Amino acid sequence: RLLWPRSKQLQTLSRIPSPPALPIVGHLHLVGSLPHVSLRDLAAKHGGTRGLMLLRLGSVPTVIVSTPSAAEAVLRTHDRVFSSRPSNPLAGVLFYGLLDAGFAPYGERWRQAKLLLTAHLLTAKKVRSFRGAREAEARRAVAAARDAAMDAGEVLDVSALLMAYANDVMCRAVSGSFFFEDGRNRIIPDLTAVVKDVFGAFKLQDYFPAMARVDVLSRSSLGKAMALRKRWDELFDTLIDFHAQRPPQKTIGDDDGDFIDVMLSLTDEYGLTRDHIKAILMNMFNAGTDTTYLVHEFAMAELMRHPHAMAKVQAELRGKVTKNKEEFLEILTEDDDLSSMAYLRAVIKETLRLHPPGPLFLPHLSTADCEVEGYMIPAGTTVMINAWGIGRDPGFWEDPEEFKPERFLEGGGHAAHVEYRGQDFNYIPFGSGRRICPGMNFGIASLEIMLANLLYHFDWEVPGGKGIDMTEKFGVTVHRKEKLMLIPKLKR
Ligand code: HEM
Repeated sequence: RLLWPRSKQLQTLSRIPSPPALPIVGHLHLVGSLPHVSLRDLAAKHGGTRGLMLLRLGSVPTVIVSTPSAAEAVLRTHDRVFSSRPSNPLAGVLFYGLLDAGFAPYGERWRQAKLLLTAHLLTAKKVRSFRGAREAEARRAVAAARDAAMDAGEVLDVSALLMAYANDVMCRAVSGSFFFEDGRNRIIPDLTAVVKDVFGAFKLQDYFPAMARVDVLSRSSLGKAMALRKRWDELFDTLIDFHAQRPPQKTIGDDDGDFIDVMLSLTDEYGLTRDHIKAILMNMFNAGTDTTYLVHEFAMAELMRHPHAMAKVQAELRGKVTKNKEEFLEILTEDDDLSSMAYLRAVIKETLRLHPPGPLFLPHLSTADCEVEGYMIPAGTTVMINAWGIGRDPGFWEDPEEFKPERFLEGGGHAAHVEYRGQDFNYIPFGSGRRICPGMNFGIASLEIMLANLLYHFDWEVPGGKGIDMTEKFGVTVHRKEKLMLIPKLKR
């Protein structure tokens, strides 16, 4: 303990259970390449019974939250205190001085950005209005899979198909068909990949902030972030100029128009500058595409590994869709009442339980001293919530490591009615409280229609009858390491 700096903050925190630490790095060496897994295991061994564990990551003391009741204390009881974000200089560069909703510290600026998202851009009504965008992109994906299926035995890069779908739905929502001219949509995956690379997982400079200010590593990251921001900037300027300069459209209400139209129509009401609009667009692309794609890919991978579940979901879809969809390219639409497909919904919920794309959320920061589960957490403490670990807690979930969508069905036991909307702290893939994901409806709507179509129209095989490798890679989000390559067969 003598090796710990003797700040008041650390003295207070040091009552929280903690594994043995090394000089300088503290516990950083224990985090490993899959932090959500190692933090769960460390908490089980060293975290005591109240769901809080203290780690010293470099010079940054970090409280890890690992149980539903501790998560509820942080995200509901003391939500306001824990709703800020630690400062992140790279986010400052990329998100236009933190004018966005994701990285902005708690305060009026964040509140306005979040309100813009929840009250205008991502309302249930607005999400429904993008139905045409989802259907157009699902149709394109089904056509691509059909082409592969016609070419008997052709292996399809399902990862690329699903990534392009999530990306293109977002492009349509942001800027309608203009985004597709000159292939602008195709540069987005590259740009989002570089953003992920810039943030990476547990980057050293986040844990040695004092060193990072003078450090070459940090300077090169900042340089990279600035160059990247320039590329985003050029794209956003083209899109915004197009919207601002085209002849006046019919009055844009919240139901009409793409995201840029809506934001331009709200500039006076919200005092939005061009940078505000760009920062929100950064949120859309960087929080909204990869997440949706990953859940989709994990769902397909899990279904391939569980033929029984695959058979059930296909039987539900093929049995319930009464209209004649045999004619190819006639996709299932939202008229086919996908939300009544209980097993399809259970597959999505089970995938989100086992594979929440943001297993540790973004870090939270406390803004006042606050007692949680009997421990005092001082203002300015970084807090991480292990939603992945909570979703696999054997104290609540039966066979927690198993993929069993049935658990979410009527009669499926005590989890049957558990929902992901932030009210049940055993299951928080979208977070909860003030920082909850505003894109939940958008993400789920995109997932449902595309997954339904891929499962309705095709049977799927793994090339060479091999198994599916579920090895993960941690970045800002958690990916499968291998691409998902499958052979589509036309439905018999
Ligand atoms: C299945 C898909 C998705 C999942 C599982 C997911 C999950 C999450 C999680 C766990 C958080 C962090 C909560 C926290 O830090 O406490 C978050 C934040 C956020 N998400 Fe999502 N998300 C998804 C899709 C989307 C989509 C489609 C959008 C945009 C259209 C979006 C926009 C955001 C934004 C802007 C934030 C930051 C909110 C804030 O800090 O106040 N997400 N999401």
